[in-house]
Amino acid sequence: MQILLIGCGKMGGAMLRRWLQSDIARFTVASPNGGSVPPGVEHVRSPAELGERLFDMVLIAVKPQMIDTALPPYMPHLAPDGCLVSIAAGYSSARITALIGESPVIRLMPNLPAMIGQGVNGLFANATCTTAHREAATALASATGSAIWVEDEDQIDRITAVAGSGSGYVFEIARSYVAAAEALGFDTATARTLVLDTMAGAIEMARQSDQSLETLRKDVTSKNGTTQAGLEALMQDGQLDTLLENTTKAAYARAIELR
Ligand SMILES: NC(=O)C1=CN([C@@H]2O[C@H](COP(=O)(O)OP(=O)(O)OC[C@H]3O[C@@H](n4cnc5c(N)ncnc54)[C@H](OP(=O)(O)O)[C@@H]3O)[C@@H](O)[C@H]2O)C=CC1
Ligand SMILES: O=C(O)[C@@H]1CCC=N1
Repeated sequence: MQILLIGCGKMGGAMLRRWLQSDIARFTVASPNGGSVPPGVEHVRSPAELGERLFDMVLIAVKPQMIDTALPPYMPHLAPDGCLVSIAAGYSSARITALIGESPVIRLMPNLPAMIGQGVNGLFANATCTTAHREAATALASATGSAIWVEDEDQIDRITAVAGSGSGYVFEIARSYVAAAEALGFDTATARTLVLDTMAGAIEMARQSDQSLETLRKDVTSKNGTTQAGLEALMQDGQLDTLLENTTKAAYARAIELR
């Protein structure tokens, strides 16, 4: 399979690096500067450099605000039986077909841990997509992590709010937690190790467990012990629940604005 990747920044580049570890497809990157195109990958700066070449898939990985200008010039290079895949937040499949004409469109919402094969991918295909298009997209997504197909496109914007943006929330929560460890007197490197190893261990334990998260939390919490004291501060007045609910709702609202 030949794939034209338009845009190779933080997200497109992370996925490409993962894909290059297998023989999943051959890639050509199209972008104006090409600063982060991995060595050995063909790079073009304009459609003219592609001549008459056709690709089985065109994968658009630019900011949603750039799609209107970046995508149409490359569409003549999509093979007649190929499909367009977009990883952009919000920008709907209907808006894409309004821009490029009726064609098979898949929205794939990844997240940054795709870089290490631990991404989460939401997938939606419009009615024009074939089984072969869906299978190709599943293979690409699965090479970077998990793949969850949805039949209602709105679910992609909800997945964006939870998982697509979610690694950003996790990094910020970890940053704040590290700062709290530093405030208890640890140097930055030790605080980072303590926090990230604690988070990774707890999350991996939860993944391997069939217990509820609440049960696991209770397993750590001795009556009148240290965890209870800490959790009373963390959970006071339901502020943590409110904060995280507001966080995901704000991201979902922004995805709707970007449709
Ligand atoms: N970052 C993330 O965690 C996630 C991002 N996404 C989505 O991925 C998309 C890309 O985001 P991200 O990687 O963070 O953004 P970046 O800014 O890191 O990358 C954008 C890329 O677009 C390229 N580009 C800009 N203009 C054009 C153009 N006219 N033609 C071709 N390429 C162009 C840039 O090329 P050059 O480098 O040559 O200037 C760059 O490679 C967005 O739509 C976002 O919603 C989805 C999930 C997670
Ligand atoms: O912040 C954004 O809009 C993109 C989409 C999900 C993660 N980054």
